[in-house]
Amino acid sequence: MSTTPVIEVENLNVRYGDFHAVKDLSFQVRPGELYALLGTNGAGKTSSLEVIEGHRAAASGTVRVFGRSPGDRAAVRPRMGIMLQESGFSPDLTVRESVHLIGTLTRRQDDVDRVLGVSGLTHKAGTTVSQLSGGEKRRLDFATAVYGGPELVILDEPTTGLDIQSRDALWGAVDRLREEGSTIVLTTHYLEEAQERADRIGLMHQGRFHREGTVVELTQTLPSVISFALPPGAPTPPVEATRTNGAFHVETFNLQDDLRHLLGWAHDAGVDLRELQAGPTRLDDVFRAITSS
Ligand SMILES: Nc1ncnc2c1ncn2[C@@H]1O[C@H](COP(=O)(O)OP(=O)(O)OP(=O)(O)O)[C@@H](O)[C@H]1O
Repeated sequence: MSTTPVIEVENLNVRYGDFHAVKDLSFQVRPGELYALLGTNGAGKTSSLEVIEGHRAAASGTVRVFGRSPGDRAAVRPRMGIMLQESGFSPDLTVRESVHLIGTLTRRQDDVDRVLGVSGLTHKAGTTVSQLSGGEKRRLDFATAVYGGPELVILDEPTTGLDIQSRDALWGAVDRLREEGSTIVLTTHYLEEAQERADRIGLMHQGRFHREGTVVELTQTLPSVISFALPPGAPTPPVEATRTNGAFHVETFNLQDDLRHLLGWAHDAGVDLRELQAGPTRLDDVFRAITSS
């Protein structure tokens, strides 16, 4: 597999009049990876994606997709599937007609029935767009992005408004695309989806990258937490802990050793550790840390 980046962004700036929405953003997306661009509302994710998609001009900086300018639509567009946050389908067309039309525009080859199947829309093939629910419209957006199995798929908040079964089905379809070698760029506010699936993550806030790395690289910057309660009259545990509402909280960069130590003490002292929980840092915590700093 080629190691040339699928997307290269260098010092990208996006402005809306006087407002500086994206500030000197630089990152690369490698072939076959799932890269998640995460951030606060208004951080500049969609603005950045719009430049990558060729829908918006940069104020300055360089963006390359498959080594080309996104403005080179004839070369880039057939290789890229895009699921926008909101797309404008004609309300009078049926689902089948919409998928067929968009499929023709992509210039990729596919079978409309296959695409309806992977998008969970087979039973709605004859329904007009105006009669679809919000979640079904989202599935139609997804269908247009994956038509023809493009090499690069950009998913802008793909699971917003989808029920849990539709989410699972969508991620199943994304997994299959990845098995076939597609590169995925994702934005989402469901951080657990990124935590579970992303190879690398860029965390944006107010137009800038605050962190970039794998989930492990991002989460190991913060301590893990052990929390528990003790029965009345129990001795003081041999750990440095804060107490809220009777519960002990231990922050640690050495989860295994500290947990082993605590469990050993509880065993020796015959103490029951109630409501014991121990877990690594979640992406939510990293996110809160950067947005509150
Ligand atoms: N057409 C526009 N004109 C003026 N300002 C805009 C325009 N589009 C976006 N902005 C502003 O640029 C900033 C970045 O918006 P953008 O949509 O890129 O953020 P985002 O990270 O995708 O946010 P969200 O998570 O809320 O979708 C926001 O402050 C937004 O208000």
